[in-house]
Amino acid sequence: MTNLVEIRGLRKDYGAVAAVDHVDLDVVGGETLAVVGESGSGKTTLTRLLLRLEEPTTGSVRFAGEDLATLPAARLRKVRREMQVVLQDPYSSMNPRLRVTEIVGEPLVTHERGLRGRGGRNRLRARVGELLDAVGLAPEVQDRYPHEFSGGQRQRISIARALALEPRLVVLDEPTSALDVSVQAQVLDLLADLQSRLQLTYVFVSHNLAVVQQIADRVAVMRAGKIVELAAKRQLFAKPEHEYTRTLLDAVPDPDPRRARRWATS
Ligand SMILES: Nc1ncnc2c1ncn2[C@@H]1O[C@H](COP(=O)(O)OP(=O)(O)OP(=O)(O)O)[C@@H](O)[C@H]1O
Repeated sequence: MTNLVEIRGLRKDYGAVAAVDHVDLDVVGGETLAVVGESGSGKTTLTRLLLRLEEPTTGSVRFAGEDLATLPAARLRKVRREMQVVLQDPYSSMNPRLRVTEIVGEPLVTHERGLRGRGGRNRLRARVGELLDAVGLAPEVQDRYPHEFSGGQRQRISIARALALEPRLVVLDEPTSALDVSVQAQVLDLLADLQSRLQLTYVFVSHNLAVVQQIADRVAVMRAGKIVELAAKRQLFAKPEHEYTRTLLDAVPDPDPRRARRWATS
């Protein structure tokens, strides 16, 4: 198992606030690393630093062995293709006037000249059709607009778009938090299926420990910008070391002790 991401001494200050504070973290290729913590603990900032959407105040992020801070622009563009993100509310990031072909195909058109213009249209539709099929949507939905879909279907569309450039890493920031529980389970199943088929690495940000329990291999617990605990999922749920982790686990809105035992043993 090799590390796809290596984060060292990472810090991000916003004024007097250290949103991320001396974080060291590895993401192993092929794993799902969950990042949990209460609101404002720095989860999103950490992932934005990882994706190089923000510049760190200090510290480094290496992706596939390369330090993102020192990469020449052309190489950074290439590496960026390998890191994609899926957010909680895909609707807000979809142009309501674009059809699904344009939404899912946009990264392809940006990066591949051959898919532009009239000549590229059929090839683009074929590629988008394959991506939609991979996320469980019929290729025919290409001509529809975002408002014609349910929340779960829209999340599938944004997953298809994230996969368009064949990334190695997908950052999922609360990807199922806006969905009903049954739809949430279907999307989590889809993500697990895609991960094994496409050998994806996931960084999964969530405040929902039931979701983390279902999908994570390892869990990093953040508090006030720091990682206070990092452990294999089973170990973390069975035997949390840090008091803050215990507080988070205690806050799970499910008083049934059998459920707690299931978490510990599954
Ligand atoms: N662009 C910014 N400018 C100023 N402060 C920021 C900015 N982004 C984040 N912060 C601050 O950094 C801290 C961490 O925020 P962050 O959004 O990373 O936390 P989070 O754990 O993702 O929270 P949530 O679960 O609510 O999304 C917070 O105190 C937040 O107010």
